[in-house]
Amino acid sequence: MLSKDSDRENSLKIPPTRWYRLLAAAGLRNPEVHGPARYWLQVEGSFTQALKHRCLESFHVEVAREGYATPFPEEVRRLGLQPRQQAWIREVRLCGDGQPWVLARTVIPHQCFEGKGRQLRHLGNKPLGAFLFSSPDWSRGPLETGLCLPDHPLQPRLARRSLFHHGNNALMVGEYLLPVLYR
Ligand SMILES: C=C(O[C@@H]1C=C(C(=O)O)C=CC1O)C(=O)O
Repeated sequence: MLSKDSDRENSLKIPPTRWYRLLAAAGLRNPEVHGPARYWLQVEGSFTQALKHRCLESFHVEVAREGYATPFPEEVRRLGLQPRQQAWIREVRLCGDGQPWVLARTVIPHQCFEGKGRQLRHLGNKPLGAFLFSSPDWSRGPLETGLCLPDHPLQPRLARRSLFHHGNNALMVGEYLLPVLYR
């Protein structure tokens, strides 16, 4: 029998995900995107702020891992990186009222660390959104919708992602909704 601990650990893994430029196109594959999760898939502005509004008591960011690693081939293509180029990868859990609601994965090519961008390497438990949305240098591209392929019932099934641009540089933020957020 699976223990509670291994259930929790499994639910906190980011599953492989297929990305769609349009929510409607993802909806043809999985109508769940039009259900209660839709608000979270489309909310504009800072996701951290939107989650904070939903909290009754507290919000915090838990860093799962952070450091240089090789992005997935699909991320390499989307960001236009060189094959096998390493990037700074930050994976966190966005937690509301003491439990994980969203898993986030951000791919930051090293060029983004120029100038004020060097702060991106030292975020720790401070939300990335606080930096991106308070800095006029960064602008967000369109939101994409992700359909995940979970191998555990508590893993994310739906996700969103977007690029944030600063001049010719871009980083990519993916947010994977845990079912507990919208069920
Ligand atoms: C991009 C944002 O930042 C949030 C915080 C993150 C982090 O600290 O790593 C990652 C994704 C987020 O949703 C946001 O608030 O919109």
